[in-house]
Amino acid sequence: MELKGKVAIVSGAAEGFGKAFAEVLLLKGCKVCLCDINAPLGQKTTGIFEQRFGKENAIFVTCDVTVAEQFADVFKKTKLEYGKIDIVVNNAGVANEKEWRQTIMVNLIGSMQGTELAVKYMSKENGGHGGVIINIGSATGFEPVFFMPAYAASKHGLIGFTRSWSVSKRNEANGLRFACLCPAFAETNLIRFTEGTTLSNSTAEALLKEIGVVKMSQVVESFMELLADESNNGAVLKLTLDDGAEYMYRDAR
Ligand SMILES: NC(=O)C1=CN([C@@H]2O[C@H](COP(=O)(O)OP(=O)(O)OC[C@H]3O[C@@H](n4cnc5c(N)ncnc54)[C@H](O)[C@@H]3O)[C@@H](O)[C@H]2O)C=CC1
Ligand SMILES: CC/C=C\CC(=O)/C=C/C=C\C=C\C=C\[C@@H](O)[C@@H](O)C/C=C\CCC(=O)O
Repeated sequence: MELKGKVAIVSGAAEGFGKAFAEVLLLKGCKVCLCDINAPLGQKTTGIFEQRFGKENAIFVTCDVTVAEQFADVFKKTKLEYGKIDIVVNNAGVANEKEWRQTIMVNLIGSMQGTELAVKYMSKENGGHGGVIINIGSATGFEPVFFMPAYAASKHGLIGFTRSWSVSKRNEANGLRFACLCPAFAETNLIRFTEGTTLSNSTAEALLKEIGVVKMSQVVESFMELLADESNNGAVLKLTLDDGAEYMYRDAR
């Protein structure tokens, strides 16, 4: 996919993966709408990007992805500012087993909301030009994880949701493709376990030590691979330190 001149929306872009995805898209010549619930940090990140890449190439919209009207506003503002939308990255996520309903709301429902809006705005039948939706899953979306059941459930759900949209003939005719990036532990704030993050922080920390932490550059590389390959509708790309990037469910697609 030629990225120069494309317009992207990245949720949860104030820091972590979302910030890195926004940065690489800007580097490749995209215009990017960063949105995040954390307004001060989101504005700061966007301000830095405006200085580096030009004020006209990045905007920030405060948005809680669990609030439908706020997320819809992100799409409205992006379309108004840049005239189209080509790439949507549903990245905003939390890990909180105490507030497990919120974990499901942000990671699964928020991403479903973002996908639905992307389909609405990018479908050819609605005057869009088609495009790509990348949902950020996790390696916890493939197996049972007893110390973070809600988080794992949200990511299992998101993988199933993404694959289901990808086999829709109507979406294909509308020029849409769907993919899911599923990294193992990576160095962001999300893995700074606090009370409530997991049901057993000591187990999570032991596992982290055992399996190691994927580098941000590897996550970005896999993200770019999913964007670049236009034939990969339905791709689910798992990324671990031991095995690197591997496509899952390839035969079932
Ligand atoms: N760090 C890791 O080890 C892994 C992370 N992931 C996933 O990657 C995605 C990004 O996570 P990280 O960058 O690691 O975390 P992070 O904590 O560094 O960044 C998450 C961002 O999402 C924002 N956010 C949280 N709730 C929100 C909401 N309701 N509405 C809008 N924005 C919201 C936060 O303010 C923050 O800027 C998440 O979906 C996470 O589940 C997947 C695999 C591994
Ligand atoms: C709160 C952290 C949030 C996110 C990290 C993330 O999204 C990715 C995590 C990556 C890997 C998870 C692997 C889980 C593996 C488990 O299913 C078991 O294989 C390990 C179980 C126990 C390990 C140690 C023990 O028994 O004490």
